[in-house]
Amino acid sequence: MTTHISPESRSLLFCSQIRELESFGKTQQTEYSLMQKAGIAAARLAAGILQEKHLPVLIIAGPGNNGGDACETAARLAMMGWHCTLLMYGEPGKYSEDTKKSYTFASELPLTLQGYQDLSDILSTRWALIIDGLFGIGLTRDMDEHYAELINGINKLTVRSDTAVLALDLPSGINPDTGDFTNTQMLAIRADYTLTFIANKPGLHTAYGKDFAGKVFVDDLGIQVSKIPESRCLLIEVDIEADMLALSSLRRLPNTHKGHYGHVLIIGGVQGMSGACLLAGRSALLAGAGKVSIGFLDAAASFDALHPEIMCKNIRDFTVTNEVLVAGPGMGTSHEAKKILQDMLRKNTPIVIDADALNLIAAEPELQVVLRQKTSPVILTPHPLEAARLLGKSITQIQHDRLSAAKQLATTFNAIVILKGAGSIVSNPNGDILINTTGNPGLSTGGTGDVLAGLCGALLAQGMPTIEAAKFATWIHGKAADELVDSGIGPIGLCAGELPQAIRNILNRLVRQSDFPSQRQRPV
Ligand SMILES: NC(=O)C1=CN([C@@H]2O[C@H](COP(=O)(O)OP(=O)(O)OC[C@H]3O[C@@H](n4cnc5c(N)ncnc54)[C@H](OP(=O)(O)O)[C@@H]3O)[C@@H](O)[C@H]2O)[C@@H](O)CC1
Ligand SMILES: Nc1ncnc2c1ncn2[C@@H]1O[C@H](COP(=O)(O)OP(=O)(O)O)[C@@H](O)[C@H]1O
Ligand SMILES: [K+]
Repeated sequence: MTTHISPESRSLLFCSQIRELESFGKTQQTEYSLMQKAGIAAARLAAGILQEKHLPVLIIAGPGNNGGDACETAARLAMMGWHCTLLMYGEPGKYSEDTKKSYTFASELPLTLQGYQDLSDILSTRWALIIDGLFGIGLTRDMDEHYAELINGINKLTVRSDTAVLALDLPSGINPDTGDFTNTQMLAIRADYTLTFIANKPGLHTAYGKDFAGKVFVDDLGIQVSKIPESRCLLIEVDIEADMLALSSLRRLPNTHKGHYGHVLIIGGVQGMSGACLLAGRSALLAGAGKVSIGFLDAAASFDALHPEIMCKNIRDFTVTNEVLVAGPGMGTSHEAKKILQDMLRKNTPIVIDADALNLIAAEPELQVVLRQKTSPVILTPHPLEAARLLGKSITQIQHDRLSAAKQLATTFNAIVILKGAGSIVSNPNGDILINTTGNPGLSTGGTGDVLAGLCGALLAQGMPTIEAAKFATWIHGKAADELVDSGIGPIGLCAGELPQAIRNILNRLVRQSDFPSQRQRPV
């Protein structure tokens, strides 16, 4: 589901930073405690989701302060006239002071209190809304069978009914920093909405977190903005005003020619894999590159029947000068491929490295040395398996902490990295992180990565700075898939070859919307 975020909540904070803010917030004297503010905000959102009154709402309260948020939410909803059942999984005797207060407040109001012994009744009731206040950022270890039974029961109940689920702070079981499960049991409550407190969190936007959080809302609980630590982790949203400078590289002045928009050379396409190069080439062409060539490793297609504009040759017949290279689509991992890649890495031109070129680099320390020494722009576009090979890890290790993996790749290879997959991560070698907000599972089909690589090449060729090219390419690629799905093309059956036209529409719209002076001068 799409994430709805305000510009301020693009900043993503890690758990340690949230804890600092929480401690600071507690020292601020305000009419309401943080927990009360969380409960008020959650009750308002719940009422907005439900709209009709008098529907049964289940609120689950866990043993910690997330449970306190739940008690406070239940109390506020009960005061507003909702039929609330508060399912208690914590022991009030062990509660924090704030949670005790919220629990006492709730227990004095007309709502039904139940415990884990009532689970079978709970699971046979039809709820309009379930509010998950089981665990928040304090869950760090595996759960015992009571919790497992509850989470599995709730997920089974909601998957086959129209019950909505609102998670407080986090879907219980999801790691706020990484988006992986907090537990080896892979247990988490699947939510349709998450109201997260104090600040937005990376784990809600990538990996399993993206599946389990649903639509994300952020409430800062009124903690003074000046105290919010500067975040080195942001969500990618394209904002015409803020991105004006980067988008200005796409501007087309009247007195220009194709040479101003760069030449992209795609390198790959061994026998049986030439489609990958065609997809990358078509993507580069429709994304605005002045010229596009494909250098095939095996016998070259004489031309691309769909886009005869693309020049097709054998790679050995090319003299590379100042082209932007996109190496890897359908390249294979032969000795010949390695030699060509080594040659290309030595050129002082920008390069996008994808697919088999990444696999070759993973397998050949010599290529790694050449890559690290490059001074011209480099974008690496690994999917999790390619990232795993590059770092000598397993896919599970990569997906366990996608942000750290992207950062490690960027520092190790001194390159901009796009770690692909749901919630793609873009990192630079300084460890700054961007998480993409666009894209959908319609992209889980062969060839979409080739289209991304071609798009990166085209943006570099048009003069966009490397990090901006990686950011815009990732966002636009996902946005193109989202727009295709909105128009009924996908998610089922969306084809990689359909993306370039949607990408072209978006690029032209962005350029129009940013209303550059050169365009204002033109007669309409
Ligand atoms: N403080 C405030 O003012 C504010 C706090 N806020 C809210 O508080 C949340 C953080 O609260 P939290 O630190 O209490 O953590 P939480 O996620 O509720 O869980 C920890 C509890 O679970 C227990 N536990 C852990 N693992 C377990 C397991 N496997 N199986 C069983 N038990 C397990 C653990 O027990 P222990 O490890 O101590 O034995 C502890 O009791 C945060 O996400 C936000 O929602 C906001 O309202 C802002 C204001
Ligand atoms: N479930 C998903 N949600 C969002 N994006 C996805 C999803 N599945 C795949 N993608 C995107 O699709 C592209 C797939 O690239 P890749 O795995 O290299 O495919 P191929 O090698 O077939 O071209 C990446 O940009 C990735 O981020
Ligand atoms: K929760």
